[in-house]
Amino acid sequence: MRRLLRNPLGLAAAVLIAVLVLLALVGPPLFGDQAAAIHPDRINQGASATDPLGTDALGRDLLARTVVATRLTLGLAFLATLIGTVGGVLLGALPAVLPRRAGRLVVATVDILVAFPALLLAMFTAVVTGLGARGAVLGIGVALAPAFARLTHTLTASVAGADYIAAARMLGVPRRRILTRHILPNIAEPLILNTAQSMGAALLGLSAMSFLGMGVQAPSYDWGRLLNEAFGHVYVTPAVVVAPALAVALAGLGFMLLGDTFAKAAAGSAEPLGPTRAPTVPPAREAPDPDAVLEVRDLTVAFPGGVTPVRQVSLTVRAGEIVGLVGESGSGKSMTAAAIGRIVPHPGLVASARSTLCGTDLDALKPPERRALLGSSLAMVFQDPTASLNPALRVGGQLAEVATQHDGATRAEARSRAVRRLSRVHIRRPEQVARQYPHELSGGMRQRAVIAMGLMGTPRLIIADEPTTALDVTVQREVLRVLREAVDDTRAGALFISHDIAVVGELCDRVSVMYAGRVVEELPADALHRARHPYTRALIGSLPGMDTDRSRPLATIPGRQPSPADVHDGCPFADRCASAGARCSTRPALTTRGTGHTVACWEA
Ligand SMILES: Nc1ncnc2c1ncn2[C@@H]1O[C@H](COP(=O)(O)OP(=O)(O)OP(=O)(O)O)[C@@H](O)[C@H]1O
Repeated sequence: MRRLLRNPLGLAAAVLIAVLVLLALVGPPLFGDQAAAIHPDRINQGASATDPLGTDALGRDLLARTVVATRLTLGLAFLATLIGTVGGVLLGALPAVLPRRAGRLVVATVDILVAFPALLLAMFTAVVTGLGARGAVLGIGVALAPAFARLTHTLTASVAGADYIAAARMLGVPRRRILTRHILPNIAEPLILNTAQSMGAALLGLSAMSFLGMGVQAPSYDWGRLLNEAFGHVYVTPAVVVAPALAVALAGLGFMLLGDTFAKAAAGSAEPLGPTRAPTVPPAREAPDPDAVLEVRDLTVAFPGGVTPVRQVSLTVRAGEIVGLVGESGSGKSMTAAAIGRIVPHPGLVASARSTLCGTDLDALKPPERRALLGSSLAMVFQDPTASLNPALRVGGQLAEVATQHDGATRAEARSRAVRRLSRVHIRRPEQVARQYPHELSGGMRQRAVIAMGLMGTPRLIIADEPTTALDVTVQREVLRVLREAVDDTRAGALFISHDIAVVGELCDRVSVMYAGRVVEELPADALHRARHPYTRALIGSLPGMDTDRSRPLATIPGRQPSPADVHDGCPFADRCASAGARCSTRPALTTRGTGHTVACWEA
């Protein structure tokens, strides 16, 4: 609602609709008599002091009649919209509860009805059900229903694959209950948004029907009927069509704009809990690291409602080096990666004291220049390779596209480079794999293909966000080897994100440990056994070793990490820490404890 009021067009539409509803309520009692009064001496007159917008064939005041007609016009449009919405939603939801064949028949029928011109469908229904207001309302309702049915069916199909629906199916929940309990509540918002626009369409359709003589019949009158009666005199007294025409146009526009504003407000993601204030971070004072591929200082990400998932994170990745970012789920690792790649979801805001990629200050660049630099210098590898590859395109074609888009390579050059890159990530028979679709590859091959895609350009930084979490241990090793080789060959830097401190210790050169949005310890990977922060030690302690007693449960860290909205002033780990003391009620800063080793802990 706040978004609606902030948008001038949305505000104008809301005011317009409110005025119309008010006129519909007060118009008939206030102006009913004036609208019905016949004046044989003022027939078909233009604007005058007594009748500002002229009179009709019986000398009745057209302005008063237009105001009085508001109630019937809006009422009929509301009824038609209700019929269209309820009928359409029921029709669109039917395939979800019917047996497969019957469902397909319903979908095909809806498709045919959508292709049929709506006004013709309305007229056809109106003629069959009888001319008059009832027939017109039914006609317009029937004409609106197919579009609603199609929308409902599409939305239903889009949520039908969700895990919670699959779980409900496996539990044997009946289809009808899945529809009413799990599907309809999740698709209600777009359906409601569409209703506002449909109200505008219904109003225009009904006015058209009445104008053509197929809708409201005398002595009743809506705006369309008034237009119909006035139209015979339009060449003699043009003013007589102004009031009803203006009313139809303004109301139609009002509903359309309102629907549009609602849709835009919803598309701009969820309603924010409050304004996001850009985090304030003073610029870094120390000199930039000349060897750094990536250097971020005090990187902070904030969302509305005081949610700050990344707090003053500083990281340096040098050429040919893999830096591991490790921490429990929700510690802010992925959000840090998103902030570096400037892909934090709306309405999150990013600020930093310094963010340089290959020595270029990312914040000093204009958005198109920044996108160009990130596009050419940064490669991102995510956990789910299926989401990174387009299932409809062959693997080779997708890889080649990177070279044609970024380097202007010819198609032939790009294709042969794609095959070379696939072979470089140890994919056997790369020519054949290049011709295959992503679903024809195994999980490990797909992930290697994504790394190969990252290597199609000349990335200076590779960010790999849990790239092996979904893979089994042997495939995981292959992918990690490929990543290490890619870094060694290209001398790019890499940020490797994982919750598995053992993998990080094996693969990386340096490790940054994150907790509740902050880096709490940074150290060389081969010094992990000398980790000093109780959280890092607890992460290492929870790893199973060869001598772990398998008959006993593995060690876990008691308690839970605080949510990004309620991190207090003290050490965020204090509530879970066995060594916490009085000093831990104030937050410790990162302090140096050895070469390349910093720790944020009073007791370490
Ligand atoms: N769009 C968002 N709006 C607000 N908060 C968000 C949003 N996305 C993520 N968060 C919050 O940011 C925090 C950090 O999330 P992030 O995905 O970075 O954690 P993570 O350490 O990568 O965890 P995981 O290993 O599970 O991916 C989470 O607690 C989450 O609540």
